[in-house]
Amino acid sequence: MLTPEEYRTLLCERVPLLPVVEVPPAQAVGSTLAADVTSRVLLPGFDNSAMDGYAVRAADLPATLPVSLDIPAGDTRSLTVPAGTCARIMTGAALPAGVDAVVQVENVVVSGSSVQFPTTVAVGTAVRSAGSDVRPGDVVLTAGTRVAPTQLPALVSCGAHSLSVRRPARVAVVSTGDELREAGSDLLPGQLVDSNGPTIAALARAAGHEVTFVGRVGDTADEVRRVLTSVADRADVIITSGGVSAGAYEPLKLAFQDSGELDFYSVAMQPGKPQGFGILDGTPVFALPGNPVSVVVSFLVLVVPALRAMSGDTAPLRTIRAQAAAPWRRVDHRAQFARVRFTPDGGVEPAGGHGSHLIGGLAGADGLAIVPAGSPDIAVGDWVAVIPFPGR
Ligand SMILES: Nc1nc2c(c(=O)[nH]1)N[C@H]1C(S)=C(S)[C@@H](COP(=O)(O)OP(=O)(O)OC[C@H]3O[C@@H](n4cnc5c(N)ncnc54)[C@H](O)[C@@H]3O)O[C@H]1N2
Ligand code: MOO
Repeated sequence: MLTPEEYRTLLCERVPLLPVVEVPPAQAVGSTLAADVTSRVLLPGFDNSAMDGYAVRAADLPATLPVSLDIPAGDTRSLTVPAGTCARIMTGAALPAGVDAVVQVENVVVSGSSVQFPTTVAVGTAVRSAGSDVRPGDVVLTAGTRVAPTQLPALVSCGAHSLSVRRPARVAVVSTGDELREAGSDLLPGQLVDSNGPTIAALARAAGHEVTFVGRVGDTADEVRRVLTSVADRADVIITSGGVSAGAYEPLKLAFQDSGELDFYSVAMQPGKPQGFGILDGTPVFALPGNPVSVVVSFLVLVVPALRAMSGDTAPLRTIRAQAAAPWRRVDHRAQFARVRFTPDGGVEPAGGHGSHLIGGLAGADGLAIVPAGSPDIAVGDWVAVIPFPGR
Protein backbone atom coordinates (compact mmCIF):
# COMPACT_ATOMS: atom_id res chain seq x y z
CA MET A 1 0.00 0.00 0.00
CA LEU A 2 1.27 3.52 -0.86
CA THR A 3 0.98 6.50 1.46
CA PRO A 4 -1.04 9.44 0.06
CA GLU A 5 2.23 11.38 -0.27
CA GLU A 6 3.89 8.56 -2.23
CA TYR A 7 0.90 8.22 -4.55
CA ARG A 8 0.67 12.00 -5.05
CA THR A 9 4.39 12.08 -5.93
CA LEU A 10 3.87 9.24 -8.43
CA LEU A 11 1.02 11.16 -10.10
CA CYS A 12 2.92 14.46 -10.19
CA GLU A 13 5.98 12.80 -11.72
CA ARG A 14 4.05 10.96 -14.43
CA VAL A 15 1.70 13.66 -15.71
CA PRO A 16 2.81 15.60 -18.82
CA LEU A 17 3.15 19.39 -18.86
CA LEU A 18 0.33 21.36 -20.51
CA PRO A 19 1.13 23.40 -23.64
CA VAL A 20 2.36 26.99 -23.33
CA VAL A 21 0.19 29.71 -24.89
CA GLU A 22 0.35 33.53 -24.98
CA VAL A 23 -2.53 35.43 -23.37
CA PRO A 24 -3.22 39.07 -22.51
CA PRO A 25 -2.49 39.69 -18.81
CA ALA A 26 -6.18 40.18 -18.01
CA GLN A 27 -6.90 36.63 -19.18
CA ALA A 28 -4.16 34.97 -17.14
CA VAL A 29 -6.16 34.32 -13.98
CA GLY A 30 -6.32 30.59 -13.28
CA SER A 31 -3.45 29.82 -15.65
CA THR A 32 0.09 29.16 -14.50
CA LEU A 33 2.97 31.35 -15.64
CA ALA A 34 5.43 29.53 -17.88
CA ALA A 35 8.04 32.30 -17.56
CA ASP A 36 8.96 34.96 -15.03
CA VAL A 37 7.07 38.24 -15.53
CA THR A 38 9.41 41.23 -15.42
CA SER A 39 8.18 44.79 -15.16
CA ARG A 40 8.95 47.17 -18.00
CA VAL A 41 7.76 50.21 -16.08
CA LEU A 42 7.93 52.12 -12.81
CA LEU A 43 5.04 51.58 -10.40
CA PRO A 44 3.75 54.07 -9.40
CA GLY A 45 4.51 55.43 -12.84
CA PHE A 46 4.93 59.04 -11.61
CA ASP A 47 5.08 60.94 -8.32
CA ASN A 48 1.47 61.45 -7.25
CA SER A 49 -0.71 62.48 -4.34
CA ALA A 50 -1.95 59.87 -1.83
CA MET A 51 -4.65 62.24 -0.55
CA ASP A 52 -7.20 64.79 -1.64
CA GLY A 53 -5.64 67.99 -0.30
CA TYR A 54 -3.07 70.69 -1.03
CA ALA A 55 0.40 70.27 -2.50
CA VAL A 56 2.96 72.46 -0.73
CA ARG A 57 6.65 73.13 -0.24
CA ALA A 58 7.17 71.65 3.25
CA ALA A 59 9.64 74.41 4.16
CA ASP A 60 6.86 77.05 3.72
CA LEU A 61 4.69 75.65 6.57
CA PRO A 62 3.05 76.69 8.87
CA ALA A 63 1.56 79.43 6.65
CA THR A 64 -1.50 80.73 4.88
CA LEU A 65 -0.96 80.33 1.11
CA PRO A 66 -2.96 81.32 -1.99
CA VAL A 67 -4.15 78.45 -4.23
CA SER A 68 -2.50 78.86 -7.64
CA LEU A 69 -3.50 75.58 -9.36
CA ASP A 70 -6.25 72.96 -9.27
CA ILE A 71 -5.05 69.48 -10.29
CA PRO A 72 -7.53 66.63 -10.74
CA ALA A 73 -6.42 63.00 -11.27
CA GLY A 74 -5.71 62.42 -14.94
CA ASP A 75 -4.47 65.99 -15.53
CA THR A 76 -1.65 65.50 -18.03
CA ARG A 77 -0.35 69.11 -18.07
CA SER A 78 3.26 69.68 -17.00
CA LEU A 79 2.70 72.01 -14.06
CA THR A 80 4.86 74.01 -11.66
CA VAL A 81 3.54 75.55 -8.45
CA PRO A 82 4.82 79.15 -8.16
CA ALA A 83 6.84 79.91 -4.99
CA GLY A 84 4.71 81.15 -2.09
CA THR A 85 1.55 79.37 -3.29
CA CYS A 86 -0.04 75.91 -3.00
CA ALA A 87 -2.03 73.70 -5.39
CA ARG A 88 -5.31 71.94 -4.75
CA ILE A 89 -4.67 68.30 -5.72
CA MET A 90 -6.72 65.09 -5.84
CA THR A 91 -5.71 61.53 -4.94
CA GLY A 92 -3.73 59.99 -7.79
CA ALA A 93 -3.00 63.29 -9.56
CA ALA A 94 0.60 63.84 -10.71
CA LEU A 95 2.57 65.95 -8.25
CA PRO A 96 3.53 69.24 -9.93
CA ALA A 97 7.06 70.61 -9.84
CA GLY A 98 7.91 73.02 -7.03
CA VAL A 99 6.24 71.07 -4.18
CA ASP A 100 7.35 68.16 -1.98
CA ALA A 101 4.42 67.26 0.28
CA VAL A 102 0.63 67.06 0.38
CA VAL A 103 -1.56 68.10 3.33
CA GLN A 104 -4.91 66.35 3.34
CA VAL A 105 -7.96 68.54 3.13
CA GLU A 106 -9.18 67.60 6.62
CA ASN A 107 -6.05 69.20 8.15
CA VAL A 108 -6.36 72.71 6.62
CA VAL A 109 -8.67 75.69 6.93
CA VAL A 110 -9.92 76.97 3.58
CA SER A 111 -10.98 80.61 3.39
CA GLY A 112 -11.88 81.87 -0.08
CA SER A 113 -8.92 81.34 -2.41
CA SER A 114 -6.39 80.89 0.43
CA VAL A 115 -5.60 77.92 2.63
CA GLN A 116 -4.30 78.03 6.18
CA PHE A 117 -1.85 75.26 7.10
CA PRO A 118 -1.67 75.33 10.92
CA THR A 119 1.26 72.92 11.42
CA THR A 120 4.51 71.84 9.79
CA VAL A 121 4.62 68.87 7.44
CA ALA A 122 7.50 66.48 6.65
CA VAL A 123 8.92 66.37 3.12
CA GLY A 124 7.29 63.48 1.24
CA THR A 125 4.11 63.38 3.31
CA ALA A 126 1.22 61.86 1.30
CA VAL A 127 3.40 61.61 -1.81
CA ARG A 128 3.58 58.23 -3.60
CA SER A 129 6.90 58.38 -5.39
CA ALA A 130 7.55 56.93 -8.83
CA GLY A 131 9.01 53.41 -8.68
CA SER A 132 8.61 53.05 -4.92
CA ASP A 133 6.68 49.80 -5.47
CA VAL A 134 8.12 48.24 -8.66
CA ARG A 135 11.06 49.23 -10.89
CA PRO A 136 11.79 48.22 -14.51
CA GLY A 137 13.47 44.80 -14.47
CA ASP A 138 11.89 43.73 -11.18
CA VAL A 139 10.42 40.20 -11.30
CA VAL A 140 6.73 40.70 -10.52
CA LEU A 141 5.81 36.99 -10.49
CA THR A 142 7.87 33.87 -11.10
CA ALA A 143 7.31 30.95 -13.50
CA GLY A 144 5.10 28.29 -11.92
CA THR A 145 2.81 30.80 -10.19
CA ARG A 146 -0.88 30.09 -10.71
CA VAL A 147 -2.30 33.56 -11.31
CA ALA A 148 -4.84 34.69 -8.74
CA PRO A 149 -7.18 37.68 -9.11
CA THR A 150 -5.12 39.52 -6.48
CA GLN A 151 -2.10 39.38 -8.79
CA LEU A 152 -3.87 41.03 -11.72
CA PRO A 153 -3.15 44.63 -10.63
CA ALA A 154 0.58 43.92 -11.02
CA LEU A 155 0.21 41.88 -14.22
CA VAL A 156 -1.95 44.37 -16.12
CA SER A 157 0.16 47.34 -14.95
CA CYS A 158 3.69 46.01 -15.51
CA GLY A 159 3.79 46.86 -19.22
CA ALA A 160 3.57 43.32 -20.63
CA HIS A 161 1.21 42.91 -23.61
CA SER A 162 1.08 39.13 -23.42
CA LEU A 163 2.17 36.48 -20.95
CA SER A 164 3.40 32.91 -21.48
CA VAL A 165 1.16 30.59 -19.50
CA ARG A 166 0.34 26.91 -19.46
CA ARG A 167 -3.23 26.85 -20.61
CA PRO A 168 -5.95 25.26 -18.47
CA ALA A 169 -6.40 21.52 -18.95
CA ARG A 170 -9.33 20.26 -21.04
CA VAL A 171 -10.90 17.82 -18.63
CA ALA A 172 -13.16 14.90 -19.57
CA VAL A 173 -15.25 13.42 -16.78
CA VAL A 174 -16.66 9.91 -17.02
CA SER A 175 -18.86 8.26 -14.38
CA THR A 176 -19.04 4.47 -14.45
CA GLY A 177 -21.86 2.31 -13.16
CA ASP A 178 -25.04 0.71 -14.49
CA GLU A 179 -26.88 2.07 -11.44
CA LEU A 180 -26.38 5.73 -12.40
CA ARG A 181 -28.99 8.03 -13.87
CA GLU A 182 -28.89 11.70 -14.76
CA ALA A 183 -30.19 14.11 -12.10
CA GLY A 184 -33.93 14.61 -12.56
CA SER A 185 -34.58 11.09 -13.88
CA ASP A 186 -37.22 8.83 -12.34
CA LEU A 187 -35.26 6.26 -10.37
CA LEU A 188 -36.09 2.57 -10.06
CA PRO A 189 -35.08 0.74 -6.88
CA GLY A 190 -31.30 0.20 -7.02
CA GLN A 191 -30.68 3.27 -9.18
CA LEU A 192 -29.23 6.58 -8.04
CA VAL A 193 -28.36 9.99 -9.41
CA ASP A 194 -24.89 10.45 -10.93
CA SER A 195 -23.57 13.05 -8.50
CA ASN A 196 -19.89 12.38 -9.18
CA GLY A 197 -20.00 13.60 -12.79
CA PRO A 198 -21.22 17.14 -12.07
CA THR A 199 -19.14 17.28 -8.87
CA ILE A 200 -15.86 16.41 -10.57
CA ALA A 201 -16.70 18.87 -13.36
CA ALA A 202 -17.33 21.63 -10.80
CA LEU A 203 -14.15 20.81 -8.87
CA ALA A 204 -12.14 20.88 -12.10
CA ARG A 205 -13.59 24.29 -13.01
CA ALA A 206 -12.91 25.56 -9.50
CA ALA A 207 -9.31 24.46 -9.96
CA GLY A 208 -9.15 26.70 -13.05
CA HIS A 209 -9.61 24.11 -15.78
CA GLU A 210 -11.99 23.69 -18.67
CA VAL A 211 -14.46 20.79 -18.72
CA THR A 212 -14.96 19.54 -22.26
CA PHE A 213 -16.87 16.32 -21.69
CA VAL A 214 -19.11 14.91 -18.95
CA GLY A 215 -20.56 11.47 -19.59
CA ARG A 216 -21.66 8.17 -18.12
CA VAL A 217 -20.79 4.62 -19.10
CA GLY A 218 -22.18 1.29 -17.97
CA ASP A 219 -20.30 -1.46 -16.27
CA THR A 220 -18.86 -3.23 -19.31
CA ALA A 221 -15.17 -3.18 -20.05
CA ASP A 222 -15.74 -2.69 -23.79
CA GLU A 223 -17.89 0.38 -23.30
CA VAL A 224 -15.47 1.92 -20.82
CA ARG A 225 -12.51 1.35 -23.12
CA ARG A 226 -14.41 2.70 -26.15
CA VAL A 227 -15.55 5.90 -24.39
CA LEU A 228 -12.22 6.63 -22.72
CA THR A 229 -10.29 6.03 -25.91
CA SER A 230 -12.63 8.27 -27.88
CA VAL A 231 -12.32 11.19 -25.42
CA ALA A 232 -8.55 10.78 -24.93
CA ASP A 233 -7.65 12.72 -28.07
CA ARG A 234 -9.95 15.63 -27.12
CA ALA A 235 -8.84 15.95 -23.50
CA ASP A 236 -5.66 16.69 -21.59
CA VAL A 237 -6.97 14.78 -18.58
CA ILE A 238 -9.63 12.10 -18.06
CA ILE A 239 -11.15 11.70 -14.61
CA THR A 240 -13.35 8.68 -13.99
CA SER A 241 -15.21 7.58 -10.89
CA GLY A 242 -16.19 4.11 -9.79
CA GLY A 243 -15.16 0.65 -10.79
CA VAL A 244 -11.78 0.44 -9.11
CA SER A 245 -12.32 -1.70 -6.01
CA ALA A 246 -12.81 -5.42 -5.52
CA GLY A 247 -16.32 -6.13 -6.89
CA ALA A 248 -17.26 -8.49 -9.68
CA TYR A 249 -18.17 -5.67 -12.08
CA GLU A 250 -15.32 -3.18 -11.81
CA PRO A 251 -15.28 -1.81 -15.37
CA LEU A 252 -12.09 0.25 -15.10
CA LYS A 253 -10.20 -2.73 -13.80
CA LEU A 254 -11.81 -5.09 -16.31
CA ALA A 255 -10.99 -2.72 -19.17
CA PHE A 256 -7.42 -1.84 -18.28
CA GLN A 257 -5.92 -4.28 -15.79
CA ASP A 258 -2.87 -5.93 -17.31
CA SER A 259 -3.08 -3.63 -20.37
CA GLY A 260 -0.04 -1.67 -19.24
CA GLU A 261 -2.04 1.54 -19.66
CA LEU A 262 -3.65 1.92 -16.23
CA ASP A 263 -2.40 0.59 -12.93
CA PHE A 264 -4.47 0.12 -9.80
CA TYR A 265 -3.26 1.08 -6.36
CA SER A 266 -4.26 0.82 -2.72
CA VAL A 267 -3.52 4.11 -0.99
CA ALA A 268 -3.44 4.29 2.81
CA MET A 269 -6.03 7.03 3.07
CA GLN A 270 -9.62 7.21 4.28
CA PRO A 271 -11.63 7.88 2.22
CA GLY A 272 -10.02 7.17 -1.13
CA LYS A 273 -8.21 3.86 -0.75
CA PRO A 274 -8.73 2.26 -4.19
CA GLN A 275 -7.22 4.35 -6.99
CA GLY A 276 -6.21 3.91 -10.60
CA PHE A 277 -3.89 5.93 -12.81
CA GLY A 278 -2.29 5.63 -16.18
CA ILE A 279 -1.64 7.27 -19.52
CA LEU A 280 -4.07 6.39 -22.31
CA ASP A 281 -2.96 7.50 -25.79
CA GLY A 282 -0.87 10.22 -24.12
CA THR A 283 -3.70 11.42 -21.86
CA PRO A 284 -3.45 10.90 -18.10
CA VAL A 285 -6.41 9.06 -16.60
CA PHE A 286 -7.26 9.47 -12.92
CA ALA A 287 -9.56 6.61 -11.95
CA LEU A 288 -11.14 7.65 -8.66
CA PRO A 289 -13.21 5.41 -6.38
CA GLY A 290 -16.96 5.69 -6.82
CA ASN A 291 -18.14 6.74 -3.38
CA PRO A 292 -19.09 10.43 -3.59
CA VAL A 293 -17.04 11.55 -0.60
CA SER A 294 -14.08 9.51 -1.82
CA VAL A 295 -14.32 11.42 -5.10
CA VAL A 296 -14.14 14.80 -3.39
CA VAL A 297 -11.26 13.74 -1.15
CA SER A 298 -9.34 12.09 -4.01
CA PHE A 299 -9.79 15.16 -6.18
CA LEU A 300 -8.56 17.63 -3.57
CA VAL A 301 -5.75 15.51 -2.15
CA LEU A 302 -4.45 13.84 -5.33
CA VAL A 303 -5.84 15.33 -8.54
CA VAL A 304 -5.41 19.02 -7.66
CA PRO A 305 -1.65 18.63 -7.02
CA ALA A 306 -1.32 16.60 -10.24
CA LEU A 307 -3.18 19.27 -12.24
CA ARG A 308 -0.87 21.86 -10.71
CA ALA A 309 2.13 19.77 -11.72
CA MET A 310 0.77 19.67 -15.29
CA SER A 311 0.74 23.47 -15.16
CA GLY A 312 4.34 23.62 -13.94
CA ASP A 313 3.38 24.51 -10.37
CA THR A 314 5.25 22.25 -7.98
CA ALA A 315 4.17 23.96 -4.73
CA PRO A 316 3.20 21.46 -2.03
CA LEU A 317 -0.43 20.70 -1.15
CA ARG A 318 -1.94 23.92 0.23
CA THR A 319 -3.37 23.68 3.74
CA ILE A 320 -4.24 26.02 6.57
CA ARG A 321 -3.73 25.28 10.26
CA ALA A 322 -6.66 25.27 12.65
CA GLN A 323 -7.33 24.10 16.20
CA ALA A 324 -9.86 21.34 16.91
CA ALA A 325 -12.88 22.85 18.70
CA ALA A 326 -14.31 19.36 19.38
CA PRO A 327 -12.67 15.94 19.68
CA TRP A 328 -12.99 13.11 17.19
CA ARG A 329 -11.86 9.52 16.97
CA ARG A 330 -9.84 8.20 14.07
CA VAL A 331 -11.56 5.42 12.20
CA ASP A 332 -8.57 3.28 11.31
CA HIS A 333 -4.82 3.28 10.81
CA ARG A 334 -4.90 5.02 7.39
CA ALA A 335 -4.33 8.76 6.99
CA GLN A 336 -7.74 10.26 7.60
CA PHE A 337 -9.18 13.15 5.63
CA ALA A 338 -11.91 14.09 8.08
CA ARG A 339 -14.79 16.30 7.06
CA VAL A 340 -14.82 19.37 9.31
CA ARG A 341 -16.69 22.64 9.55
CA PHE A 342 -15.17 25.94 10.62
CA THR A 343 -16.40 27.26 13.95
CA PRO A 344 -17.07 30.99 14.42
CA ASP A 345 -13.75 31.45 16.29
CA GLY A 346 -11.70 29.91 13.45
CA GLY A 347 -11.41 26.38 14.83
CA VAL A 348 -12.73 23.18 13.25
CA GLU A 349 -15.14 20.51 14.44
CA PRO A 350 -16.11 17.21 12.83
CA ALA A 351 -18.97 17.40 10.33
CA GLY A 352 -20.76 14.93 8.15
CA GLY A 353 -19.72 11.56 9.59
CA HIS A 354 -16.99 9.36 8.15
CA GLY A 355 -18.84 7.04 5.74
CA SER A 356 -17.80 7.66 2.13
CA HIS A 357 -21.44 7.66 0.97
CA LEU A 358 -22.65 10.46 3.29
CA ILE A 359 -23.43 13.21 0.77
CA GLY A 360 -25.95 14.88 3.08
CA GLY A 361 -23.28 15.21 5.74
CA LEU A 362 -20.71 16.39 3.20
CA ALA A 363 -22.94 19.35 2.38
CA GLY A 364 -22.44 20.65 5.93
CA ALA A 365 -18.64 20.46 5.86
CA ASP A 366 -16.20 23.24 4.93
CA GLY A 367 -13.00 21.26 4.45
CA LEU A 368 -10.86 18.24 5.22
CA ALA A 369 -8.70 17.95 8.32
CA ILE A 370 -5.65 15.79 7.72
CA VAL A 371 -5.02 13.25 10.48
CA PRO A 372 -1.76 11.50 9.58
CA ALA A 373 -1.55 7.71 9.72
CA GLY A 374 -0.62 6.49 13.18
CA SER A 375 -1.48 9.71 15.02
CA PRO A 376 -3.80 9.48 18.05
CA ASP A 377 -7.45 10.59 18.25
CA ILE A 378 -7.94 14.34 17.98
CA ALA A 379 -8.40 16.25 21.25
CA VAL A 380 -9.80 19.76 21.72
CA GLY A 381 -6.99 22.27 21.09
CA ASP A 382 -4.94 19.99 18.79
CA TRP A 383 -3.63 21.75 15.71
CA VAL A 384 -4.59 20.13 12.41
CA ALA A 385 -3.83 20.93 8.78
CA VAL A 386 -7.03 21.66 6.84
CA ILE A 387 -7.73 21.67 3.10
CA PRO A 388 -10.60 24.16 2.70
CA PHE A 389 -13.25 23.15 0.18
CA PRO A 390 -13.30 25.36 -2.93
CA GLY A 391 -15.88 28.09 -2.48
CA ARG A 392 -16.20 27.58 1.30
N1 LIG B 1 -14.50 -6.02 -1.00
C1 LIG B 1 -14.19 -4.72 -1.02
N2 LIG B 1 -15.16 -3.84 -1.26
C2 LIG B 1 -14.88 -2.54 -1.28
C3 LIG B 1 -13.56 -2.10 -1.01
C4 LIG B 1 -12.55 -3.06 -0.78
O1 LIG B 1 -11.38 -2.73 -0.56
N3 LIG B 1 -12.92 -4.36 -0.80
N4 LIG B 1 -13.29 -0.77 -0.99
C5 LIG B 1 -14.39 0.07 -0.64
C6 LIG B 1 -14.02 1.44 -0.82
S1 LIG B 1 -13.01 2.07 0.34
C7 LIG B 1 -14.51 2.20 -1.82
S2 LIG B 1 -14.11 3.84 -1.89
C8 LIG B 1 -15.40 1.68 -2.83
C9 LIG B 1 -14.92 2.07 -4.21
O2 LIG B 1 -15.61 1.33 -5.13
P1 LIG B 1 -15.54 1.55 -6.69
O3 LIG B 1 -14.55 2.55 -7.07
O4 LIG B 1 -15.45 0.24 -7.33
O5 LIG B 1 -16.93 2.24 -6.97
P2 LIG B 1 -18.34 1.60 -7.25
O6 LIG B 1 -18.39 0.26 -6.63
O7 LIG B 1 -18.62 1.75 -8.66
O8 LIG B 1 -19.24 2.60 -6.40
C10 LIG B 1 -19.09 2.74 -5.01
C11 LIG B 1 -20.33 3.47 -4.48
O9 LIG B 1 -20.39 4.74 -5.03
C12 LIG B 1 -21.62 4.93 -5.76
N5 LIG B 1 -21.33 5.68 -6.97
C13 LIG B 1 -20.53 5.27 -7.95
N6 LIG B 1 -20.49 6.20 -8.92
C14 LIG B 1 -21.30 7.20 -8.54
C15 LIG B 1 -21.68 8.42 -9.12
N7 LIG B 1 -21.21 8.80 -10.33
N8 LIG B 1 -22.53 9.24 -8.47
C16 LIG B 1 -23.00 8.85 -7.24
N9 LIG B 1 -22.68 7.69 -6.65
C17 LIG B 1 -21.84 6.86 -7.27
C18 LIG B 1 -22.05 3.54 -6.09
O10 LIG B 1 -23.41 3.45 -6.34
C19 LIG B 1 -21.60 2.76 -4.86
O11 LIG B 1 -22.54 2.93 -3.82
O12 LIG B 1 -15.49 0.29 -2.76
C20 LIG B 1 -15.65 -0.23 -1.43
N10 LIG B 1 -15.86 -1.63 -1.54
O1 MOO C 1 -11.52 4.41 0.73
MO1 MOO C 1 -13.19 4.36 0.43
O2 MOO C 1 -12.78 5.77 -0.46
O3 MOO C 1 -13.28 4.84 2.16
O4 MOO C 1 -14.73 4.89 0.82
